[in-house]
Amino acid sequence: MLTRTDLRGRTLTSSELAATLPRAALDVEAAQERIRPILDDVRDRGAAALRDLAERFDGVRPDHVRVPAEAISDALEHLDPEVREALEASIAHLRAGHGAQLPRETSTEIVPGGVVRQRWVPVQRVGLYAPGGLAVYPSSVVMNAVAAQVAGVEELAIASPPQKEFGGLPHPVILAACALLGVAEVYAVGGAQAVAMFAYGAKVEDDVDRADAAAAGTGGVLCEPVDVVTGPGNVYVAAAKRAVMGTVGIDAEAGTTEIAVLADTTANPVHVAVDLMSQAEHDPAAASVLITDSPQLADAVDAELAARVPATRHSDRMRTALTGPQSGTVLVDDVDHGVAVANAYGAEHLEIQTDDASGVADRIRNAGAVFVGPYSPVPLGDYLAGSNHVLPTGGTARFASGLNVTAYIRSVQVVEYGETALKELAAPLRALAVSEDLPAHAEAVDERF
Ligand SMILES: NC(=O)c1ccc[n+]([C@@H]2O[C@H](COP(=O)([O-])OP(=O)(O)OC[C@H]3O[C@@H](n4cnc5c(N)ncnc54)[C@H](O)[C@@H]3O)[C@@H](O)[C@H]2O)c1
Ligand SMILES: N[C@H](CO)Cc1c[nH]c[nH+]1
Ligand SMILES: [Zn+2]
Repeated sequence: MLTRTDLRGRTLTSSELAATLPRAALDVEAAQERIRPILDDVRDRGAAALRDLAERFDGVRPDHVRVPAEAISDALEHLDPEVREALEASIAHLRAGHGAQLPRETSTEIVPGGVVRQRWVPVQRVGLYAPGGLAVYPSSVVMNAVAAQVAGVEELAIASPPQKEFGGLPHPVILAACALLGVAEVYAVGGAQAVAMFAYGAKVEDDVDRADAAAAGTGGVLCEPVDVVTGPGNVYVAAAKRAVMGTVGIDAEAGTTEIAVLADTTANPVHVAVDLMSQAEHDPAAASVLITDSPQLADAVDAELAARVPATRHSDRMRTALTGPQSGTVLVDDVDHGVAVANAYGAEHLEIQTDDASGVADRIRNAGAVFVGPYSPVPLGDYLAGSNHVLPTGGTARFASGLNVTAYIRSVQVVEYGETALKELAAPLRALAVSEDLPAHAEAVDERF
């Protein structure tokens, strides 16, 4: 089922490797062209554009773009207790994992009487996206909101697509997750338009919006712009985040899901197959890549896929994902070669199913998250491991991180020198200022003495 790329006996540079490895047909750059008119429309027409776009892409025109408080509390009241318990466990695990990420403030005496502190300051307001197209993602509400709350952000707004089945509101489990996390500002807005709403803000359209804004105390504005937009989504969401970066901060481009599995003969082909399938379930454009030095394992995985895919709930979507140009098996000479290929690919999720999996994992440089050994499958990280599932895709793991508290905080350096400390540095400062032909810089110091 998986197309094979045979790299055995071939020595390629990282960029040659990257060009040879499986990749999606529609990338974030190409999707940007499609979403630009959406961003402009939301900026110009606010809630009126949001309703038109919902009708076009989600098949429903929401009455309430901002979700009323009663809908959120009702959703929690009707939440299945087992799902509630699982969400609470996920929240607790994530709070533990993210609490450990907070950087400490530092204070350094650079010269006697001259101190530089580095403070970490959360942004004021964030917009968090939880997908809701082919599947709905309450788990992404949790991933975003816990990281932002642990970082100390005061204002959290969440957007998720309106669901036709639920009268144009986001899915009730999304709303229940918001309630569990104490997030009251929730919008029935999906895709690129949600990112635009967060980046530019959105004005009200009608009396329903005016009443919702009045209830929320935001006057004529439906949604105020945020400082940072985070969260996962399909290629259009990722493209919109790339487009607004600079107007607001973003986390990584957490687009269409990818899994790579680096496996040798010690791997269980059933584990490999079911893990590849788990992520192919997300999207017909999802990528599942097996990197192995064992043609026998590749054959066994193919046999498992052939038997299992037709029997699974989302078999059409999964088959499209597994047979698309973004998925495949890459045959390598040995595990060392596999590590080089995995680093060139830079998967969102990389599983290591080899002998000495921990040692191999330590040699991975480029991956959104690494899952080590037979009992750390990606779905564990999707829901309950305590790690964040909002992760960089499309090879951006080369430079971007998975969502963590630092997406919502900035360092501010605070400079506090006394008179003697400044006087001591006046001469070298003058020398540097004059060397740059900026003498007023030196005069600003000299004038004090
Ligand atoms: N990388 C990560 O961290 C991560 C985590 C979870 C999920 N994901 C990915 O999130 C995605 C969820 O996708 P989804 O579609 O189910 O939900 P989604 O909420 O991301 O996207 C749905 C929205 O896409 C927009 N859209 C659909 N077709 C469009 C088009 N032709 N042009 C412009 N906009 C269009 C619509 O506005 C719709 O509301 C999947 O690809 C999944 O793999 C990634
Ligand atoms: N695998 C996804 C990240 O790409 C996250 C997720 C949420 N729900 C299930 N899976
Ligand atoms: Zn998943």
